[in-house]
Amino acid sequence: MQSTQHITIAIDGFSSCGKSTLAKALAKKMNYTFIDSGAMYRCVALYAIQNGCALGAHKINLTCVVNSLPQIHIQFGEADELGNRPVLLNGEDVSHAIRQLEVANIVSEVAAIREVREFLVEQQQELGKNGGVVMDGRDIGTVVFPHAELKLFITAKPEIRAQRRFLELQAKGEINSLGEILENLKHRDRIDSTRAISPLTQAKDALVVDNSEMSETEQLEYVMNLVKNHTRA
Ligand SMILES: Nc1ncnc2c1ncn2[C@@H]1O[C@H](COP(=O)(O)OP(=O)(O)OP(=O)(O)O)[C@@H](O)[C@H]1O
Ligand SMILES: Nc1ccn([C@@H]2O[C@H](COP(=O)(O)O)[C@@H](O)[C@H]2O)c(=O)n1
Repeated sequence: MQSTQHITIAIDGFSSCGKSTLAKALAKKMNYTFIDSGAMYRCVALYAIQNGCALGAHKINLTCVVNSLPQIHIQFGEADELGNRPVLLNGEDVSHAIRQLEVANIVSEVAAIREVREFLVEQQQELGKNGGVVMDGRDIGTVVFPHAELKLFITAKPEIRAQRRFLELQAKGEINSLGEILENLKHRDRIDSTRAISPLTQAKDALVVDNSEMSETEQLEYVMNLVKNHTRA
């Protein structure tokens, strides 16, 4: 059996389909490092909002965002017992702030900017250079780690994804309508899949997992079996 100690696991897929939940649980189980690349794009989007580069839902001042990049410093803190890693933007914990719908409403526009992608992809490659990492996002198996030993492409029905996100935000006391959330998911999927640079696509060698009918525990079990089969010599 090939050692699973230092492989790279790339998880890509649509918005809110459970990529981070899976990546976090997998990393915890395998004692790997979990990196949520989407959180990094969300940090740039949050910084853009805080510094006047956002012009309303789905609208940004591109030059303003690009000029901000040298001022943006993103770090991940140590994982807690659940595997959650605090996200630090210029030293401040923004783990909660980056999940707000206001950020989600411009993040795909921010992520479509070439300079933003170059800025973050370089950092993601550095963070994962030693392997033993589970990174989730949109271009991990295609661009960030095209040689990852295991690539997963996660999907679930849009209505199910929206409902899950709705419940998550509701539990945090954030009141958004289900329709608004569904619209945001569809919008992000469309922008992410059609942008010119590094669009969301399934890597040729990715294994597809539709978790519409799976619980979080079931999806982890299912993927752990894939990991075992995949790494068996
Ligand atoms: N298999 C599942 N069954 C039920 N709920 C799930 C499942 N997987 C994830 N969830 C829940 O769905 C929500 C979205 O999951 P998560 O944040 O992991 O998705 P994501 O793909 O990383 O999202 P995004 O791309 O928007 O960051 C969370 O509330 C999570 O707890
Ligand atoms: N590798 C990635 C990761 C994310 N994005 C963009 O960021 C948005 C937010 O990501 P979440 O995973 O937190 O939902 C996402 O909609 C993409 O626009 C990306 O481009 N590449």
